Amino acid sequence: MQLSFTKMQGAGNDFVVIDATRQALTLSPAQLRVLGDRRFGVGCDQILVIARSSTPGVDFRYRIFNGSTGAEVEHCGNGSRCFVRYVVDKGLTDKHSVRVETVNAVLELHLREDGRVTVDMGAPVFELARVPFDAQGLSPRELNGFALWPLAGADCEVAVLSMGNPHAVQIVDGDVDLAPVLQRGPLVEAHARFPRKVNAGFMQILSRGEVRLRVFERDAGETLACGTGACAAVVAGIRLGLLDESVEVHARGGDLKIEWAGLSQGLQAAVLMTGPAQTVFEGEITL
Ligand SMILES: N[C@@H](CCC[C@H](N)C(=O)O)C(=O)O
Repeated sequence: MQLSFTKMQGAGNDFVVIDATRQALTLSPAQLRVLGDRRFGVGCDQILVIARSSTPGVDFRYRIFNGSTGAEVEHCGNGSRCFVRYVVDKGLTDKHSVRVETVNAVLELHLREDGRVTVDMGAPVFELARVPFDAQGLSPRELNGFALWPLAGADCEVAVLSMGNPHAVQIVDGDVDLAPVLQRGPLVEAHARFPRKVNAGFMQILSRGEVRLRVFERDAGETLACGTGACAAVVAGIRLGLLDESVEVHARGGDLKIEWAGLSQGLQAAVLMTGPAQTVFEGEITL
């Protein structure tokens, strides 16, 4: 099969984007892994497959696959910004505010005048069973009423929440560049207490409105940025009483602004994420 694709990136988190709006397209996990492979294929952190939605009031639906495994995932913050940039640039819509359904949510996205994209990422999920996280027998340390869970074997304590996909966030003392992300990340990612594995975030707090963040993503390794990871880290920091409601997040590949009014407006408040989305190149591949 000959397949056209677009390579995109958002804060250095990179994507192969496939247009399935004109005809139904099913890619096998093996084909997805070739698209994701940086040596034998195109190379990317995630693959986005875009189609029209049949749900009233929703413009598109898109599916997200981790490039290294071909496994489908629930949510991708940086990918959602690239998605809206793609549908506007390709003339698939003339709207700059678009609604898209993912496997478990409907998101609203807005392409701004300055070229950045703001995404309503929905409300964070704190119920441990829905993350999912098995806390049986653990005693958390509480800070400002929010739990930090000890993870035996990974030698750290983490805040646990879902942004549609699972996240475990730890706060590091000192320079996050020196944090043991590549050693501890895989231990957290595959920890038995996370039955669907987890994205492992490492956050250095610079002030109440500014953090540095590295994320060892589930099935992707450390990426240059993780949008849902940024949302999860900031929400955790706000609930722990360490951050204000608007936070600049510096990832290795770029900056994201995360806003959450969860303490003033209730925990069901939506998280807003603003950041860049760019096309890198177009191509064709034989699968
Ligand atoms: N890079 C993404 C997250 C992609 C999915 C993640 N690896 C998972 O398995 O949940 C983002 O920007 O949010």
